Amino acid sequence: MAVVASAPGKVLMTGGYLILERPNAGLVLSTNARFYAVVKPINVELKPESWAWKWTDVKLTSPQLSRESIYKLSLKHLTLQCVSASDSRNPFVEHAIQYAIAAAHLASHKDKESLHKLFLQGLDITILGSNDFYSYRNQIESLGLPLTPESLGTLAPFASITFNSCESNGANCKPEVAKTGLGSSAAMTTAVVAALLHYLRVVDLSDPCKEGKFGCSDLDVIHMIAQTSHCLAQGKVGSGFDVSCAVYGSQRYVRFSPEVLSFAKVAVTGLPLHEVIGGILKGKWDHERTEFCLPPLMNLFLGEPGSGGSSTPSMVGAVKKWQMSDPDKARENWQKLSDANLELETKLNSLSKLAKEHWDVYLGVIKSCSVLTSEKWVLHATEPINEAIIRELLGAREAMLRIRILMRQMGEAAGVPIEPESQTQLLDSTMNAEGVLVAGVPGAGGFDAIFAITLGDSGSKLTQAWSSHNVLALLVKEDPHGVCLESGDPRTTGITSGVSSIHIE
Ligand SMILES: Nc1ncnc2c1ncn2[C@@H]1O[C@H](COP(=O)(O)OP(=O)(O)O)[C@@H](O)[C@H]1O
Ligand SMILES: C[C@@](O)(CCOP(=O)(O)OP(=O)(O)O)CC(=O)O
Repeated sequence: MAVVASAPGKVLMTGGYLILERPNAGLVLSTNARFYAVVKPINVELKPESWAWKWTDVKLTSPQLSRESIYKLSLKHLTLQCVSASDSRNPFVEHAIQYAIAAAHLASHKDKESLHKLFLQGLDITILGSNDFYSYRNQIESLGLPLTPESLGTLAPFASITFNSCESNGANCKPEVAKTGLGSSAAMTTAVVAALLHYLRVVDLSDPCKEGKFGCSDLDVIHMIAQTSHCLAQGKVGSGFDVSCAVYGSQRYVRFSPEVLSFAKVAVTGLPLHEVIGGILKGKWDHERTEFCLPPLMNLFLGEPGSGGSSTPSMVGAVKKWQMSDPDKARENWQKLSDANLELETKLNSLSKLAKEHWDVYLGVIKSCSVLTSEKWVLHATEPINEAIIRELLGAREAMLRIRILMRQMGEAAGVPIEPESQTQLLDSTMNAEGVLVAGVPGAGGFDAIFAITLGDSGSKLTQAWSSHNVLALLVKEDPHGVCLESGDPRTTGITSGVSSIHIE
């Protein structure tokens, strides 16, 4: 009877900041870190008098934050009112609930009665994020365990989350909870929207690519509603790469024009939400999404340096201020960054193509290079195809080094730590390790976990090296799957970060 949906966390490899402006593109990888939403009725049996009720209950539980909030849902206006203490509010989930309910109302014109019955039963929503979204460094250290992925693996799934201390919020750009930077809010919003829409029979998550009730695919409906809820909860229009990745998985993304959400802003002036959502669903969503994933035999690794993460909005604010104050320099930096981002993308796509056309040679080259530092890779450029593959590998490294220099310059000019000195040292030593193709700060940069792309089996050596430098390698891997329907509550079905979900696209 319970509906469980999950959505993945992301790593933005290229395109940080630039992706905020069309037509700049970003490469985003989805991961096996997933956020789960469990939706079930509060009361299965309906009392006869319930048909006269004006309000119903919505219960939201977040076990990892030890939070429970109770809301009253007006059955006439379909608005939500929180009756719990204000410190337990979750604006992302509140918007997700309101907009999913409004969409259900809009979709149910022929069968309002069954929807009404589902509402009368009350909505019991539980949200759970994989441990990979949060930093467990303190717990591991206090347990006296080594800083290794194996130690992370011994933690109970969906463990309690550490809050950053109050003094560290704001001034040091630290977020509320100690996060790793995988985009918990986007994955959480998407999972809640998807689970609710499926529970309320607006979409069919068992076949989400099919055209549904609104004349587009159910995945597109989930995307539009999750994106709208996420923007309204954040109070700003970000690029949306994180929500797009949570819905569709790994991709090359170009943002939507922010005007598409102007309808949602009308919500503030009191238009009924189902009319707002009707406008959103008919809007001109012009984002571009192209297939992208890592070339074969390449693996994503994330290393948490232990500084509690960074708050993206304050970093974005500083970069925007710099763009206004020094437009010429900013434009020059962005042009070069855009070229370097494109160069890395081209090299990775070319490696995927070479792998497809010359699999045996590709396999041999990657295996050989995986045990060598990059300056020795040319030793294997003995035949034309080997040489072509190695040229592309080295080209990808050069593009990444250029991206890093330009991102550092942007940070210095804007006065924010996009690639702070401590991360530079870590990234340099990572890129100089055997079998490492590239390494960088994902997304907005700062003190979130760094990423590395490794060749073949070289990852375990890298994680050992990180561990000896006090860097905790996470259990996260690339997993191209977007939002999906789960078979049950992840706490009982035993889903952990090591187990990936059903493939939907
Ligand atoms: N498991 C969870 N349960 C409830 N709320 C959560 C959970 N994980 C994250 N959150 C909330 O989601 C928000 C995360 O948003 P944000 O700081 O923008 O991080 P991110 O970059 O990961 O999206 C925070 O308000 C946080 O309290
Ligand atoms: C600056 C950005 O372009 C990228 C931010 O990417 P992150 O991956 O750093 O985001 P968080 O989830 O907040 O950690 C802003 C945007 O695209 O919205």
